[in-house]
Amino acid sequence: MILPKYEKELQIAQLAVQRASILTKRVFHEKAKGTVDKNDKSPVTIGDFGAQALIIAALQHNFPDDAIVAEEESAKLKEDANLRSTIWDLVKDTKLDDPAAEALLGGPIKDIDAMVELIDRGNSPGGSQGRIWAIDPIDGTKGFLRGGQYAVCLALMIDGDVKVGALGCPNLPIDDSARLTTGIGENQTDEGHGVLFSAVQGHGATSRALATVNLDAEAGTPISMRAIDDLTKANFCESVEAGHSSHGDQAAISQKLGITEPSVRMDSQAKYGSIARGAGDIYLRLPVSATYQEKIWDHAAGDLIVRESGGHVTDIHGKRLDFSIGRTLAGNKGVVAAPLAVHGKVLEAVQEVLSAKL
Ligand SMILES: Nc1ncnc2c1ncn2[C@@H]1O[C@H](COP(=O)(O)O)[C@@H](OP(=O)(O)O)[C@H]1O
Ligand SMILES: [Mg+2]
Ligand SMILES: [Mg+2]
Ligand SMILES: [Mg+2]
Repeated sequence: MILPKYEKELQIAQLAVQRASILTKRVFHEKAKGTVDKNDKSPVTIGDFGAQALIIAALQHNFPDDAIVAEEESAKLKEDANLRSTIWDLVKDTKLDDPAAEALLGGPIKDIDAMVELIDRGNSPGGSQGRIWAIDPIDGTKGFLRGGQYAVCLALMIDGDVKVGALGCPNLPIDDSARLTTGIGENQTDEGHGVLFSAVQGHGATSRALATVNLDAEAGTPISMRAIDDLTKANFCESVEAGHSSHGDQAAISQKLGITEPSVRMDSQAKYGSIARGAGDIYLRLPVSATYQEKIWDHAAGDLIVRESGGHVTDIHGKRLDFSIGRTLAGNKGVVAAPLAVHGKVLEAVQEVLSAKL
C-alpha cells in the first residue's frame, strides 16, 4: 500500500514551526523572558503564548475544521493587559522573510483579541477520531529559560495515529553529524545552529536548517539512527530535570548495559531529534511520580520522527505510545526510544531496574 504523503500538511507544519521559532529566538536572546507561573507551578513565557498563537493561526487558515490540542491557554492573558500587549508586540512583528511562504500561513494575525482567541483554539480534548493537531509551542521551557535546548513541536494525528511531525530545535547544531549538545549560551550567536526535523508516516524523516525557508516540503536531508552493534558504546540522553525523569534509575540502567559514558542531559524533544539523526542512540524517560501522565504534545512529533528514522518507541512496559486517549498518554508510563535492533535489550534492562516499581 502506498501511504499518503500529506504534502500540504507537512509544508504548513514546517513553515508554521519556522515562523514560530523566529519569535522564540527573539525571546530566547532577551534577558527577561516574561515568565509567568502556571497553576501547576511550571513556567510559561511570553514566547510560549506567542508561538502558540502563530502556529494556531497558520493551522486555522489552512485547515479550519481540524481540532487542536495545544499546551497553553489564555486565562493569564485575559487578566493581565500588560502581558497581553507584550505578547502582541512580539506576535504582530513576526513573519517569514519569504512573502509567498508568509502568505501560505495566512499573513499576520488581525488584532490582539484575535490573538487571544487563537490561543484558546488549542483546547480540544483530543481523542481517537478525526484530524487533531498537537502543539507544544516551547517544549523544555526550563531549558529555554536556562539557555539550554528547547523545541517548537507540531504533529498531526488522524484517528489517534501520528501522521506528520515537525520539530524546530533552534539550539541544536544544523550539522547532523555533530555530537550531542546540551545547548548554546544566551549570549552566543545562532551561527551554525537551528535544525528542523520532520517526518511523514511511511516516508521517513529529514532534517534541514531551521532558518532557511523552502516551499518544497521534501527538500530536507534524510536522517537515520545509528546502527549500534555494541550496546556498551551507545550514547544515552535524558532530561536535565531530575523531576521529569529519574537520573538514578537511568544510571543504574546504563551500568547494567555496560555503558561507561555518562548520559547527555538535554531539555525537550531535541532528545528525540538527536537520536533520530544518530547524534545519540537511546532516550529514556523514567517516571518519577506514580501519578504523572505524560502530555501528548511532549511526544507526538518526536515519536514519529524516531520511528521513521529506524527507531522503536515504547513506554517502560513495552507498549507503543497511545495518542488516542485524550490530551495525555494516560495508557503509558515513561518512554524507551532506541534503534529497533537493540530496543528489546534496552527494555529488558529498564524493566530489571524498575522491577521494584512495576
Ligand atoms: N513530573 C513530570 N514528569 C515528566 N514530565 C514532566 C513532569 N512535569 C512536567 N513535565 C513535562 O516535561 C516537559 C519537558 O521535558 P524535558 O524534561 O524532556 O525537557 C515539560 O514540557 P514544557 O517545557 O513544554 O512544559 C512538561 O510537560
Ligand atoms: Mg509547560
Ligand atoms: Mg513540553
Ligand atoms: Mg511547552
